[in-house]
Amino acid sequence: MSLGQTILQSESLKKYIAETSVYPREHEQLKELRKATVEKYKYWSLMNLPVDEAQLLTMILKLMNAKNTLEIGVFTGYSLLSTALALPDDAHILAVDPDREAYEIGLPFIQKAGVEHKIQFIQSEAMKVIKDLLNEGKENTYDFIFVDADKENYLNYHEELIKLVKVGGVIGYDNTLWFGTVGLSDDAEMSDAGRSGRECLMKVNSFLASDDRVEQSLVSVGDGLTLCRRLY
Ligand SMILES: C[S@@+](CC[C@H](N)C(=O)[O-])C[C@H]1O[C@@H](n2cnc3c(N)ncnc32)[C@H](O)[C@@H]1O
Repeated sequence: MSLGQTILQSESLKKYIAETSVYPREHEQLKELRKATVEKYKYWSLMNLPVDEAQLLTMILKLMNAKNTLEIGVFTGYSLLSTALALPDDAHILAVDPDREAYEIGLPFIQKAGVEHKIQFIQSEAMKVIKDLLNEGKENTYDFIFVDADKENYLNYHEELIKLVKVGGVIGYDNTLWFGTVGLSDDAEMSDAGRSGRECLMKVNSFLASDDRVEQSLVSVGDGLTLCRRLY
């Protein structure tokens, strides 16, 4: 399996889901943001934009009545714009990414969608912002936290985010099935990047599965999405 392939092995089924369930309801500005991202980033944009996963997150945010969220790893903002469209007008989303240039590719579409006022973008490494939030006394504050950034730090983030998310709130970790490689045998052929990502996500998955502070579900959507609901 190569990086770039998604976990859903049937291209025709992937196309069917997108064309039947996602694209007909996708907001005009999400479509435009998606097109601008593919134009600018070509190959890499394909793996960064799991449209069916964004649709699921939208549904979860609405079911939870989320109002205060944190997003780590923004890129051009497809999941950020989906979140901003799902949340009420007085919601607040703190979005963190060291790459402002990518965020600015998506920003005009966020503005056209009329949801920029819900977003505070901070150009930074996530851990610095997380530590600052904890120092400011923001424990037990966030309804939902979405993590889609440096995979090797997921477990470091988890130890801090578990304090920032409310009891009953949810942390979502993206790419936890890592192109399906987590299910392959140790001697399967794969690139170095594939192998190191696989090892890292396997550690994350084992840890989260046995973390009794959260109830968790590893959902096989997009590239794998692990939802952790804080229990206490
Ligand atoms: C897969 S992309 C995020 C995709 C995005 N959620 C979307 O919907 O298109 C990963 C992002 O994580 C960011 N990133 C990498 N290391 C980071 C860190 N230490 N802190 C915050 N963001 C980081 C990268 O700059 C990149 O934009």
